[in-house]
Amino acid sequence: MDEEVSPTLSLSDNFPEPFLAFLRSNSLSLSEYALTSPLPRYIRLNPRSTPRIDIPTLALQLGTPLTPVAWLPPTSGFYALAASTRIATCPAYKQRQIYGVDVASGVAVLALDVQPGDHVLDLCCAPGMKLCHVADLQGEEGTGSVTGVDVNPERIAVCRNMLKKYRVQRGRLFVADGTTFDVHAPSELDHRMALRSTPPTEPQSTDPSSAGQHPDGPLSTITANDKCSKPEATLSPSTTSPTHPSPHSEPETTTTAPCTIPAASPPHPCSSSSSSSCPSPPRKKPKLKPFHATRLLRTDPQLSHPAHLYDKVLVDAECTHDGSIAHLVKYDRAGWANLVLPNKNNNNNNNNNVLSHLDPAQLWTLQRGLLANGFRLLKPGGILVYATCSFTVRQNEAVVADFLNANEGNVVVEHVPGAHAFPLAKRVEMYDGVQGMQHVLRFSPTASNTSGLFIARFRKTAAA
Ligand SMILES: C[S@@+](CC[C@H](N)C(=O)[O-])C[C@H]1O[C@@H](n2cnc3c(N)ncnc32)[C@H](O)[C@@H]1O
Repeated sequence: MDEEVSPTLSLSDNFPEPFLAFLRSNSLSLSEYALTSPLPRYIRLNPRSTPRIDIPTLALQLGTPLTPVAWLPPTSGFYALAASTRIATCPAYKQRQIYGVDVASGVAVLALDVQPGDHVLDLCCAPGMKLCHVADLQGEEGTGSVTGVDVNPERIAVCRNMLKKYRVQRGRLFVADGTTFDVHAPSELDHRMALRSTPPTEPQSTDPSSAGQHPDGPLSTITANDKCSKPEATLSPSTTSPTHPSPHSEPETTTTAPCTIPAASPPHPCSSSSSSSCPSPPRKKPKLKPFHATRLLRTDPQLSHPAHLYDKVLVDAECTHDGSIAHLVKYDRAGWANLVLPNKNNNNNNNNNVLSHLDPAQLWTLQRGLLANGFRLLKPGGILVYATCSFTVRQNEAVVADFLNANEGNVVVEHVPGAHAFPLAKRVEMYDGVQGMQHVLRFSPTASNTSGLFIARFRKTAAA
């Protein structure tokens, strides 16, 4: 059975006391959740699917009229559906002609202004809805790439299936900590070479007995926080199911197939010319085995070359998910027993709760770390988008203010094109010493008829 959610009007009636206390302590009002009509569901058409489905046929399949999202360009492919629509059982969904995804999530990707040749990094990528959107914007013919990073191997396995389902070709996935991830974009040189080369011929095994194995060896994670250690830990999730949905995305339901495709094994970090403090280990040829990548991404010799930074970076940060209606509805349905409050003593890293498993200070450090590292890996002139599905100022404007302060002179917050037409929530003027800021976007159920999402778009103005 699929796990689709349709928001109800009485959602906030059932909030348990710990969640209410969380809202109070962040000066968040219950009125944020006071819907006067059920939130619509949203789909996005897959522009890379062949054949493309026409709207009347899709409406028939879904059993509901499709309303284009009027405040986005028609080319965005977003449509609103009745709240009760079931998407995952629709043939067009099964045949990858559509995605089920909240439209506010789409805005976070559109804010990156992805071009066909861009190399795009997504530092918190799982389950991969936004990665797919980036790939769709790059198109089939582009020379760009998508690189996805997530610390959670189970969620990366879900992401893998998502990329596989939607046939994202120029993509890499890494199980790594986004705060220290250090693999650069693929090089232009290899792109030119790859355009002349034949497609990879190695078979992708479907034999469950080889699950988790790659023809070149076992799957590996990156030990990004120890620059001098070798890649460690074998990752071989042979069967995975999502522990919870992306707060911004349609829950993925087709993830129980054996996982036979490798995650990435990075080059040894010490092989990078920038790593002068490491003792010299035997020099090894960098070996990268990303999932679902063409040869150019597997064999690129310049993975850590300082010149190969990313054109665009998305930091869709881990957060308390308090603005994610999909999360809240799920907990409302399944019971709130698993809600875990931010708590210093709770080291639960299964990312399986509404509020974060991290205490607020850890979360603050994580979000700032992700933003700082994303910015480090961004080209001068490039765009970075920071997003959370929290309503709290602490995880949004405060993180942004701290980041701007630390990078003064090297970064500006930019207007998101088209934002004047967006149905946004009111800007925060001042909270707990943090001043509201221009250009950042706050989507909320009551103002936008979407799930809650904070979005800030930055441009790197100098080589920071
Ligand atoms: C909001 S979700 C990302 C949703 C995703 N961008 C999408 O659109 O499908 C946040 C993700 O951050 C991941 N995460 C948490 N801590 C991280 C870290 N230190 N480095 C990388 N990813 C992390 C979580 O596992 C989770 O999958």
